[in-house]
This record gives sequence, structure tokens and C-alpha cells, in this order.
Amino acid sequence: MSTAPRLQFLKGHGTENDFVIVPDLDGRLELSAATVARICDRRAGIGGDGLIRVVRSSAHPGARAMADQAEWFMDYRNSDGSIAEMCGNGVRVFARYLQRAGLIEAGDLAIATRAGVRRAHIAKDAGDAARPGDATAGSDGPITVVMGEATLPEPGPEGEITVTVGDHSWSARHVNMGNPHAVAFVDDLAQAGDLLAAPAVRPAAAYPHGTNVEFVVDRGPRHVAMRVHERGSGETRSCGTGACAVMVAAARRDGADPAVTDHPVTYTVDVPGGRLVITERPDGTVEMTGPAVIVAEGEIDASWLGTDLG
Ligand SMILES: N[C@@H](CCC[C@H](N)C(=O)O)C(=O)O
Repeated sequence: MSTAPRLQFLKGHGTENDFVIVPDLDGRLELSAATVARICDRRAGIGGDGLIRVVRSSAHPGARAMADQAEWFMDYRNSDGSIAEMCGNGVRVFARYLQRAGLIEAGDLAIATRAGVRRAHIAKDAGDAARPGDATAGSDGPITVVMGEATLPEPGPEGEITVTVGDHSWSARHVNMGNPHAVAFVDDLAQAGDLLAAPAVRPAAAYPHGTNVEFVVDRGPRHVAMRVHERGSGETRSCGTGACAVMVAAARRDGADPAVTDHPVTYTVDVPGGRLVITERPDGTVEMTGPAVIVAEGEIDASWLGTDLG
């Protein structure tokens, strides 16, 4: 039996946007991009759309300034190992992990992210605290996260945003939810094809660090459905920040702006992996409610990773 160090992990998802969760409470691990990509590999690794390292804010140089507001920092990586500012489904799964591990109680909590502090609410009757030996403990019920304000940059001198897949091109709305999105309203979600490759997005100058791309159709009044190609991960079954970007783009298209009417606006956003409910408030904040589930836990033989992990 190997005596190599073992890396603890859990596996979780929010509307089937799935993540490998690595608790590293005191910030001892160095996870290179190659190591993250290896862990997220669906055939040769554990598999996931991204990796979430759970670190005490005070133990992470990039989060220390937020430590007085939020004890825990979500260090989010895409499945190719690249760093992302924010992950909307991930932040719910992060909260569920903290609850399940007994590190927090249900109720309100603040989570530090690269996009700033986000506030979450875990309903008190939505899942139990840690139940040793039960990998699904604390997995029920929705979690609501205040996702911050959307910004919608106007097109620059190079003109409107255009998204192209194969022979189809659509104009798109630029929405930033802490991370970048291009939202295209389409006639049929199948038009986006298999989304194996990243859609071409122009002008490139609009997104100097790349972008996530959402394709959206209407399902009914204030009800849309979307597919997404995530920067750094490919097509996924959901994207929380993407769903928020879609909600705000749909509201503006429909002439709804809570800042003008002084009334909140709520949309239901269906994704291939489930459903998210998103509200924009008159003060501009966007709130998202959805599920967060922990499905498994285990350990990785660090010698397989070919690194000493720091
Ligand atoms: N799945 C996430 C978004 C993850 C980051 C994204 N791929 C990026 O690079 O910005 C979500 O639920 O928001």
C-alpha cells in the first residue's frame, strides 16, 4: 500500500455544473494549472467543470484584505487550470461544503471570491450539518447568493459583439458578473451545435481575457432557457454567473429595469442541468437561488499527481 501523501477531496454540483472541492483550510497547497487540469480530467482524473479550493481568507495572500468580512475564500479554477474571478454555481457548492463540514451553521454567511465578497443564505431546514459517513448529508434545499451587480459595457469603437458557431452568427450583449459573458438570443438552442470548440467572439478587444458565451431562447413570460460554453471548461450543463448575465440581458431586452421601475424583476432560467431563479433588485444587486449537492468524498494519492503539492 502506498504511503504517499493523500489529498482529500469531495465532489459536488449545482445544477450539474460539477466541481472537485479541495479543502485546504490553512492554505498549504500549491495547485499548479497542470495539477488542476489533471484532477478535473474526466477520464484520467476525478473529473469536473472546475476545482474549488477552500481556504481561510487570512491564509490566502489574494484574500487577506477580505478576511474581516468573510472567513472563507473560494479559490476557483476552471477545468483547464485557468483562474476565474467568480463561479455562481460553485459559490453555492462552496457554502454547502462549509455547512456539511460543520464549519458554518445554516443561515447567512459571507464568502470571499476574486470578484469580491458574496453573501449567501442557506435555509435552516435545507439539509443537515455534518453526518459522519453520509456523503450526501446537507445536500438538500436551495441556497441563495447575492451575486453583486451586473455591468453591461456598451460596444467600443470596434462595434457590436458578434458570436459565431459554424455558419451561424448572432449579435450578443456584453454582461460582466465579476467574470465576462457574451449573451446571444437565438431561435433554437440546437443552432449552437455541439459547442466542442469555443465560439468565435468579436471584437476580440472586448474580452482581453476571453469570455463565457451563453445562447438563450424564450420559454415563456420571464422564463428563458440557455446553453453555455464556459471559458476554460467547454460546454457545461450550467453556469450560475452566466444565468445571471442572461437574466439581466433578457430583462433589458424586455424593457425591464428595476432601477427605473423601483420593483424587483425575477426570471426563471433553465439550464441543461436544472433550473435557477434569479432576481434583480432596484439597487442593482442580482440574487440567484439554486441547488447545491455534495455527492462523494475521497482522497487522491498525491504520487499520481506527480507533484509534492507544496
Ligand atoms: N461555472 C461557473 C463559472 C466558472 C468560471 C468561468 N468558466 C469563467 O472562466 O469565467 C458559474 O457557475 O458561474
